[in-house]
Amino acid sequence: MIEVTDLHKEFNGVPVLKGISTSFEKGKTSMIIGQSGSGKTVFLKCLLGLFVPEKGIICFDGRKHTELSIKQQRQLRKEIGMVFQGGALYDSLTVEENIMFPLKMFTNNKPSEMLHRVNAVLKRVNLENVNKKFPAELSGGMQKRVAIARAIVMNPKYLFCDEPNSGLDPITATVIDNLIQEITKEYQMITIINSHDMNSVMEIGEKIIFLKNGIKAWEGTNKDIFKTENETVVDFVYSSNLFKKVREAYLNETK
Ligand SMILES: Nc1ncnc2c1ncn2[C@@H]1O[C@H](COP(=O)(O)OP(=O)(O)OP(=O)(O)O)[C@@H](O)[C@H]1O
Repeated sequence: MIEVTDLHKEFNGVPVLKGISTSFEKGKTSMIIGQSGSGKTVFLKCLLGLFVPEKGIICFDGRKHTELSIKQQRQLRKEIGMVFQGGALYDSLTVEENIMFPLKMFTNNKPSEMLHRVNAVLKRVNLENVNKKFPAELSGGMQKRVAIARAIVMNPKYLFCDEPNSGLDPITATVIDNLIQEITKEYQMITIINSHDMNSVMEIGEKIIFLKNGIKAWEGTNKDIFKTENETVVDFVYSSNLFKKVREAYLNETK
């Protein structure tokens, strides 16, 4: 479990995260939602160790981030897979080299072992025969799969994804969502996804955290979100007519 307690982060005296407390469970896809600028990326970067919070505790399966030695921090970093916004693949490296990158950096595995692992994760994300291709030769959805394959190549305990669906058509976005959820269950990872995509939230948001101006304004599941009367959540999530209608239909069905 990842437990976050009273997390505060500010930049040049301007508070961005204002005392967030929550927790994330193994085998579940949790989603952070909220308007642009609400603090989602900063929150994820605090968890990743890229930003140091001014106050608060982040505890990874009993390991408090404030109490870890440099060696333990490095170990923890190895246990986190990250899918960056836009994929963040290295354009000048092939698919195989991109996915092998963390293995070369963090392990002393033999090249044949590394290649075996690369092929295994490529197969898992349903990509084959693309080892020697460069990212620019792949579609957006394929690039996202490569980014996911790279994120899971070290067999992580924790998977963080920043807008994994950005730039994808709705069908490909759903395929990527389902892939992330399946892998989360299979590897029993703690998966946290920043998202703007309400389809994803409804589809795979086993836990949803709604941030507003750096405060946790609401927390619940994708079932709860249909029923909530919380005005800020309703205004944000149901700003589109389509989702309003879906919600009305759901509420009528469950009356
Ligand atoms: N390195 C930084 N230095 C100063 N301010 C920052 C830094 N990173 C983020 N911020 C500020 O923190 C606030 C929250 O930003 P953040 O990127 O977390 O928002 P977000 O919810 O992820 O938005 P989006 O949905 O647009 O990605 C913004 O006001 C942003 O300007």
